[in-house]
Amino acid sequence: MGQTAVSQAEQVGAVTAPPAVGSKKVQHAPRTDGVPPQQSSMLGDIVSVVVGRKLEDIVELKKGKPLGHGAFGTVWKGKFLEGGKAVAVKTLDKQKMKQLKVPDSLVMSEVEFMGDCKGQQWFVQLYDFLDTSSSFHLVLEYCDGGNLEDAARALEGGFSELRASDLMKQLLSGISFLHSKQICHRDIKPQNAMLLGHVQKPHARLRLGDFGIAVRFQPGKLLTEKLGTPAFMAPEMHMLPRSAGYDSKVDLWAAGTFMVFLLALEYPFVDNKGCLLKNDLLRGDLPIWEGNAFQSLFRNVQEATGLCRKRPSPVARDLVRRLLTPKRQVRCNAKEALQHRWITSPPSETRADEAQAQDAPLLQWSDFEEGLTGIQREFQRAAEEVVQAVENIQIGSDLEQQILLDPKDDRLKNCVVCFQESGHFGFFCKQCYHSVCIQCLVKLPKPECPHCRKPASDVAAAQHLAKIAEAFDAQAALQAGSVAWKAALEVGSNVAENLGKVGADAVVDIDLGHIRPVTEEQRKRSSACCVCDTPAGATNHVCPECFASVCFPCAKKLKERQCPSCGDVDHNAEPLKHYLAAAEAWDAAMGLATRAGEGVMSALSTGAEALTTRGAIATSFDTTPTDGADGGALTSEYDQALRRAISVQAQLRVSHACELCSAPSSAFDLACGKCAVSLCSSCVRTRLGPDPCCPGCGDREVFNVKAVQFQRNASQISSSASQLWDGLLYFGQGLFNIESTGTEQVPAAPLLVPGPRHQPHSKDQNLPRLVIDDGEVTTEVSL
Ligand SMILES: Nc1ncnc2c1ncn2[C@@H]1O[C@H](COP(=O)(O)OP(=O)(O)OP(=O)(O)O)[C@@H](O)[C@H]1O
Repeated sequence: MGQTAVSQAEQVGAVTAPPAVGSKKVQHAPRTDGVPPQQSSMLGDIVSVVVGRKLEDIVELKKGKPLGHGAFGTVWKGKFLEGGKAVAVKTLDKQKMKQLKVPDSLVMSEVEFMGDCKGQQWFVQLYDFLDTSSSFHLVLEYCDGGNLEDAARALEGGFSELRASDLMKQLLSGISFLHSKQICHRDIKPQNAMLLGHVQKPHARLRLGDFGIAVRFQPGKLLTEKLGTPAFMAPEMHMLPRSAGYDSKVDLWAAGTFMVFLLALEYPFVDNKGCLLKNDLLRGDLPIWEGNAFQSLFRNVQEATGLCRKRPSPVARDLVRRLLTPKRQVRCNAKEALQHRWITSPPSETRADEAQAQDAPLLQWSDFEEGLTGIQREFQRAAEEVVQAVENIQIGSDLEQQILLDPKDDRLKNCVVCFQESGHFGFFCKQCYHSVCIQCLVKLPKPECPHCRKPASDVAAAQHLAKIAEAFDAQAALQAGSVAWKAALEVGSNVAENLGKVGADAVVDIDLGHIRPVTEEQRKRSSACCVCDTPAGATNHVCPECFASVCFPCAKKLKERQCPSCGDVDHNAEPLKHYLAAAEAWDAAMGLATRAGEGVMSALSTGAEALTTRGAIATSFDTTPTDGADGGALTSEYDQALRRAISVQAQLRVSHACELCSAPSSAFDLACGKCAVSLCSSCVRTRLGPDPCCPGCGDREVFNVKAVQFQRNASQISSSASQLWDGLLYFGQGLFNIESTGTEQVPAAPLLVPGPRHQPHSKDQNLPRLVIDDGEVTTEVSL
């Protein structure tokens, strides 16, 4: 790897994404002068891998010090046995790749992209590719100037603008070519720019390499995988999954960072110790668009990098500004950048305009202000949309990330902490795709992925729910689940039917149905809680033996899981267990939603009124319209029915991934009780026709119209809550108690302060506190 190496975890995160392009044939790079003739059979446009070839039959490697090391292997200098042309051989260790869970297909796609760039002067050329039992070998054009970062740092005094402009022109030409082929490189940085010739010589050629995370894109369609090297990532990439996505303009942002490096030999978002200014840049995963943070970031950067002293020309500043435009729609594209005056008529070596640039730092806050305000506005709009959506309980349908991973992928199957089976109800990191089982999840010291250390608000949320889930045995729940499941479905379908009417003052009418009192005596017994005598809600627990009813508050106080009236344990223990779990899960979900809603409400200055009236999902339930007569009871019935239904569903042990799209399973998947196939909410919405049945066994017990309807609503509710939670993170600045220590923002007591209306549940005391951590995730950058 090059010098500016992100932490191993981050690297792995960056390169372990699923290949963007599927199973295309492997294309090989062009044939160039000096390549031995017998290799020609392997250098066609599309070739099949020739089995049995050995590297030593083709290339003689130079012993001694390798040219460099990458994450999975080593780069050696060598020469073709025939023709003697110098080559660089990048050998990737299959064992190491396996350990780091990097699929072979990633190498294949890298080879394919290099094939697309054959004969193009802007790219490192691939001469040959060998796939042996232990390694992949990429026989590459040897770039005698090494990588640009190393070469630049070895220079005294850096580059003149003329030189920097020439190098940028070459880079931008390469990017322009890639984009014309609909390839987004996603890892543009000086380490991946190789040099032919000494960097200071005018004839030195820049060759872009390392297509490890390149992707083919469709114009107009946004990408949503968060990949790359953090210091070079564009805002819209950092913002994921909250941004709509990104396009090939991310390469232009990276080019802007690249240009700053050429002019100042520093990266704009890396401090003088080589650390990514994560607390500024990535605070809450969403850094830049917050005015103060960005302003101070620029001040720090300028101090750290001495940019003020560099005095770049105004025209250079102008191009940097156009490349580092936060709003991707406004950011210039590669062709436009190539037309920029700094590229077409670069300042002369004498820097005639130096004087003119006095006191003009390369990066100025005012340059960014407008773009950032735009982004802020976008967020504002998004937040308002969330609120609207919550009101209609219609949110979430398009917000789920589709992560296409093999369901058998170890990262999904096994907990990254204890290596045991992850189970269904754990945490799944969207950055590195590792999972954490419940047991380990609750023990995590920080709300961040234990593998790639990506801070994630949903770790905190997941921990909370995991604590509840931990309290009961999922396997036992599954076994005993069919009765409960049927009941839940019935409740769910009733709820679903009524959910749509809630906004229109409809009465929520829930009939549990599974235990029906038949005689007058039974009806009487079940009509009120046998402990407190409160009139029974529809979701009171009813003893199957004596039909005595018990409400949730009283059930919670029971010392043993038995009917408080007849003392029966056999028929009550299991249903009571589910009943209590359901209620707790509901409380937890509501607690989270309430907090999130209050976060949004307290923090958003504009739209506050709308938020106050609509508020969190919890609030919307609190204010569920009733028919006046038995309003309170109906609201409580409604709550309790949902509690029960959601909890039962959350306990189901489903397969690890959606049967149809392989997205990792979530608690809101529909799972078939017979064949254990599960469908994610997105596929339930879009792929089950009007007559749904299980895609695995065709059964209709779970997959039926009512269940699908319920599932939709449930997942929408869940999404709403999580959206609001996210809203809290981004807009609830005032809720974070953050102490400033120089460039480091360390949260002293990083907790969410409950709003005035929030009555914390007793369990809230044990909630993991939300830590906006300085996150070594991406900070271990050694220069
Ligand atoms: N074609 C080449 N000619 C000369 N040196 C090279 C060539 N390719 C790579 N190197 C040297 O080897 C180092 C490692 O290259 P490699 O592409 O494996 O690294 P990386 O990009 O840091 O790692 P990774 O591919 O794992 O992200 C480079 O930084 C460079 O110095």
